[in-house]
Amino acid sequence: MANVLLSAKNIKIRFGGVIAADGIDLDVLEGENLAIIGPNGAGKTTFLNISTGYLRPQAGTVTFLGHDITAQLPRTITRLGIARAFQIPQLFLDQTVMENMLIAAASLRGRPSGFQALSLMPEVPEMKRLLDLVGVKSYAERTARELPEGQRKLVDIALALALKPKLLLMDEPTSGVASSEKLTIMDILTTALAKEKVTSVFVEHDMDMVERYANRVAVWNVGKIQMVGTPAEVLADPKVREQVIGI
Ligand SMILES: Nc1ncnc2c1ncn2[C@@H]1O[C@H](COP(=O)(O)OP(=O)(O)OP(=O)(O)O)[C@@H](O)[C@H]1O
Repeated sequence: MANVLLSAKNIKIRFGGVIAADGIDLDVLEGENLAIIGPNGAGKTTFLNISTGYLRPQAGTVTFLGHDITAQLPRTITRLGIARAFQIPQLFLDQTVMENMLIAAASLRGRPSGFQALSLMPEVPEMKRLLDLVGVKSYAERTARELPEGQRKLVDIALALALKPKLLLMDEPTSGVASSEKLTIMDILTTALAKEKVTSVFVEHDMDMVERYANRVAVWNVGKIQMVGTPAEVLADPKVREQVIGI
């Protein structure tokens, strides 16, 4: 059986009258691509925020490789091996793609050891390798602002990989990308994750993406997990079809 990488137990959080997590229990298994689906406001992003230390739950615990990360700072959690990619890529738009990568690599080292030109950092070859892995090496010396949307998403993934994660959490990895490009981006992304041995959890509204790229699916509904199963099991479930997918 696969190892449990991240384990959430009885997570609860409410914002005023809104219950965003109401006893969430979920294990993320090493090597899987787990999709999180559910209606707007169900609490999907809240779960990612709690798992990365951006929100502290009012009850429950999250453990990652045996460490209790419930009350840890985001940067501590990143160093333990959880990275995050966002719906809107978090890039320094006026820096080049390579500079963005090197800034991410420098953040992993902790305290900077005095001034050092980014271009002289020992991580340059590794950052080139990661840009090549996601097919954007030719953009290395262009500013992030110049990148088309799809390439920005890929650079955001390379940035997350620069943090050497064991687990990557993603909020709608292909949102805002033309539908003709979605499959290409997801193919590149899942191939890169498999090659780097990175487990992933991704929030997704597009059921085609879920069917193609998830090994397992967790269905969120009003702060609770309604069902966990394979894409085929989940997408065939009448309640899920009616309440989540809307058919
Ligand atoms: N920091 C916050 N302060 C107040 N309310 C919040 C906060 N974060 C989330 N909420 C509320 O909690 C509920 C769950 O939000 P969340 O963003 O987790 O849902 P979601 O399932 O990711 O939705 P979507 O698919 O629309 O992104 C929503 O009603 C949201 O407005």
